Amino acid sequence: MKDSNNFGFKYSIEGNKQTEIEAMTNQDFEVKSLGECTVTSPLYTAYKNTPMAEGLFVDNDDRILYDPTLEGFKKCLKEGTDPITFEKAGPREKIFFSPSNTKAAIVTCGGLCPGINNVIRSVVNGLYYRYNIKNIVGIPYGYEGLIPEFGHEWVDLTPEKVKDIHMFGGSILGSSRGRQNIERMVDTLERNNIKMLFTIGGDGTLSGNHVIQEEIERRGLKIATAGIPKTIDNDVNFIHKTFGFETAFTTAAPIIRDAHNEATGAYNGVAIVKVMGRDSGFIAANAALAMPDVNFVLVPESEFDLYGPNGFLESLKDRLVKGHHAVVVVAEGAGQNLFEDDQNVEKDASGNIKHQDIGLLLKDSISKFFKDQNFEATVKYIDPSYIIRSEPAIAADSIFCSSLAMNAVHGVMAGKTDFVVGRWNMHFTFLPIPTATSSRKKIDLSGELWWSVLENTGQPYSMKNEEK
Ligand SMILES: Nc1ncnc2c1ncn2[C@@H]1O[C@H](COP(=O)(O)OP(=O)(O)O)[C@@H](O)[C@H]1O
Ligand SMILES: O=P(O)(O)OC[C@H]1O[C@](O)(COP(=O)(O)O)[C@@H](O)[C@@H]1O
Ligand SMILES: [Mg+2]
Repeated sequence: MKDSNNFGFKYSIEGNKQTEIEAMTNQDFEVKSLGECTVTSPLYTAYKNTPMAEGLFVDNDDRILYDPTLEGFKKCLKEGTDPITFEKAGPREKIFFSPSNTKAAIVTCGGLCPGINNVIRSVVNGLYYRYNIKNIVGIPYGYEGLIPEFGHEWVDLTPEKVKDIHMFGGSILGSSRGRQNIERMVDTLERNNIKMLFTIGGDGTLSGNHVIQEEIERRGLKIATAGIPKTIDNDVNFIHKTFGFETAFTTAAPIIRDAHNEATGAYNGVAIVKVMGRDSGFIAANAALAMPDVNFVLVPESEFDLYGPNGFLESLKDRLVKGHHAVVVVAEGAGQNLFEDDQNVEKDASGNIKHQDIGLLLKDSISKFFKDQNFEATVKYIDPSYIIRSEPAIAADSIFCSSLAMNAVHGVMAGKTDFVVGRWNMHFTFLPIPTATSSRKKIDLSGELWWSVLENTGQPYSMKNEEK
């Protein structure tokens, strides 16, 4: 362990601040349903005479605790309040949809992410083999595929068609960013007799799913919509991890190892690695913990100054004086306060802020800072960019993708709608989409993850001049 930072961390669960969760009630976690489930699940028929029937099926009122600690339990007892809980995912004995004449659609939106094809494969296989739904279509290029003018031809999805797709990164359906007309998307669903829509995407896709669902409801249609949480950024609230995130930081880790080799190869060598992470620094933090040669992790959640006695450059100089090399991992959304031109904020087609290049700014500022002081230093800048998200899923993510997909299928078959499948306290959950998208999950700077980063790097808690 390097020099430890002298501060404690308060109790916090994942990115969710205590204050945020305290403002919520169990109603915020109630998943909507299309109606009564009257059909016996073919899964139940298959397993009812086996010991599996005992453990496999989940009741609608089975819940998972948000806070599994004794302190949390005692607090509820003392205050006489119900603990916050999430609906447990899994197959139901009775389902809403009967397989005959039921058609499903799958769409993948937003940035690419490892595991999308695994999810498509598992949704198709789950529907086809477990619930006998054989009519499944893939909507190409994200929500664009629901607008006829784009002319994207739908793809029939069968187990045969998807059997090998988990071998590849990307999405066999393609993806897109950009808002589409909601009424027209629902017209398309209605016209094509789609009864269930699986949206594979991040916070934007899920928000899109929710407004589609609102329009479905307005029209009194019985179409179920389920989200499957895709994003390397891991920024979806109340979900321990999104799929693809683990592969992304696993792919970043050896790049950091190589950067360390570069840094140590020169006297006062500095290697900067920039990783994706638009507004949350989970990839940077976890990749640095996986490869603990890192000396500084810079994330969007923790603003820092470049100059001044407590600024990043002075800390970096201290580190070089002591160790003669340094590795800096920076998330793309970090340090945006350091750019002078913050008036012309550029946005992508979906409205996400396109950040300015913090990696280049660091490289130039570090080089100039040391040159001006005649302090010998060599700076190497590495930007793996899209490579960390275009890989196929690692084994752990592949398993995770299949389980998320299968649970989305179970939820939809049971008539649940406007929900996203989550993972919390080792259980799969169903979450209402508006709750999951109410804010983006961020690193809690008073939580254990950030504390581990500080312990491993030895960097100061704050590199802001006025705060130290
Ligand atoms: N509030 C919203 N209403 C309708 N569509 C939305 C909304 N937010 C995002 N979308 C759409 O969802 C899709 C994916 O969103 P985006 O932010 O690009 O990626 P991600 O889902 O990975 O966060 C885009 O087509 C975007 O326009
Ligand atoms: O593909 P683009 O539009 O360049 O997007 C890059 C962004 O996509 C991401 O990889 C993932 O973002 P989403 O999950 O919101 O799609 C971010 O880390 C990055 O900022
Ligand atoms: Mg997003």
